[in-house]
Amino acid sequence: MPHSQPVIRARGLSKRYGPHAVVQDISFDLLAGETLVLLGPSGCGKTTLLKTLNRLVEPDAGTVEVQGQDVRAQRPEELRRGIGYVIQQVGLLPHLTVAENVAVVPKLLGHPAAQIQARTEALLTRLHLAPERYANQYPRQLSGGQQQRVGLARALAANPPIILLDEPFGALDPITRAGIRREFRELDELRQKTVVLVTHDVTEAFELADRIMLLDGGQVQQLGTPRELLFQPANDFVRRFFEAERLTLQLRTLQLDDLLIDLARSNDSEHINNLKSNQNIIQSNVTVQEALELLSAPLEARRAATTAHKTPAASSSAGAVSSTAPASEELASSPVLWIQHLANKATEQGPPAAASPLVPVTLPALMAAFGQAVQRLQRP
Ligand SMILES: Nc1ncnc2c1ncn2[C@@H]1O[C@H](COP(=O)(O)OP(=O)(O)OP(=O)(O)O)[C@@H](O)[C@H]1O
Repeated sequence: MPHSQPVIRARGLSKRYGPHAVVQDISFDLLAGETLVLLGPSGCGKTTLLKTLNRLVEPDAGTVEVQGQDVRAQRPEELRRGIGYVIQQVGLLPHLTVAENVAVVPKLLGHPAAQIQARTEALLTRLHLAPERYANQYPRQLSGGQQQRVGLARALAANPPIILLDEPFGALDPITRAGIRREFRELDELRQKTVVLVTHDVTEAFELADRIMLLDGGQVQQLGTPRELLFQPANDFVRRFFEAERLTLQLRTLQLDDLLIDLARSNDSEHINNLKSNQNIIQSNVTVQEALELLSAPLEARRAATTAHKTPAASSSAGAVSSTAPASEELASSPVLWIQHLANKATEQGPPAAASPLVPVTLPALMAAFGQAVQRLQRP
């Protein structure tokens, strides 16, 4: 299959229940490895739309192609074996052990027993459920968070290229929920999959989505990247939907990369003195939120983090120090020139993709640059 062919192609999907048009003329393409989040208020049609993808709901109009094949040409059971599905209620079979629950689909597909066992143990380990402790337990012996992880392991067991998730963290308390979401985001296995996830939680959507489809009354209000929805809302509904959390979302969405032009413009003498005397050097691919946390940390913690050229907050996401990083003497002697050099490069070529140069930055300069960047990005 050519890489650019969508893994899921939906065209003109519509569904009514009695007088209610629950899904109205929805079309989208999803490429391999993309995560699409269906977001919107309760009753807007997210779950119904998701279920049209694996034929748990038959649309009144429209088509779905999975890997180039019309889903109506496939038997529903066969289609579903190739598409992992996780729901809020988890739906583990109570009379089967954890390992047996995970093995359900591979068994149906006739995988050899030794292979199933190896895969089950590997998945449980990766999801922090030590097999020697949990494999033979029953769902009722597990916490809600552990059950969710077994549900995810079960959906991944037969290694399907597509995973559908319906409020998979919905039943969890906020702390467990944030923890599992982080594990989920960092799971290599999932990064390669094409994922459609339903949620009504805005933070969750922004953390996990490559693109968000915001729905209301069964209609797409906007389909785009989190940044597009935040800075270029298509209509008043979209604008209002993010209003309450706008600042938090902006802090978590923008990275230092996005602020280089604004940081370079700062010629405040205090800022320049700060840069020279008290350098905080941060990788440019951290979010403004992470940079603020770092710059607000006690000086010793900051020194340790910047000496290591990695922020504690960003340690999991920050990549290797880029080859464009200057020798430290060069940075020490002319931090302002260095930041201007980065900004020029960003203007010419767009933000660096894989490379994450180091940026000298101070708290006041960062706050001012953030304000300017928001203004700049919000212009139509
Ligand atoms: N089988 C059904 N029969 C009749 N009405 C249904 C059926 N399934 C869903 N609906 C209705 O369709 C609308 C959309 O439901 P859906 O579950 O898709 O919304 P949702 O956005 O996922 O909501 P939530 O976030 O509350 O789960 C709701 O008004 C719901 O009552």
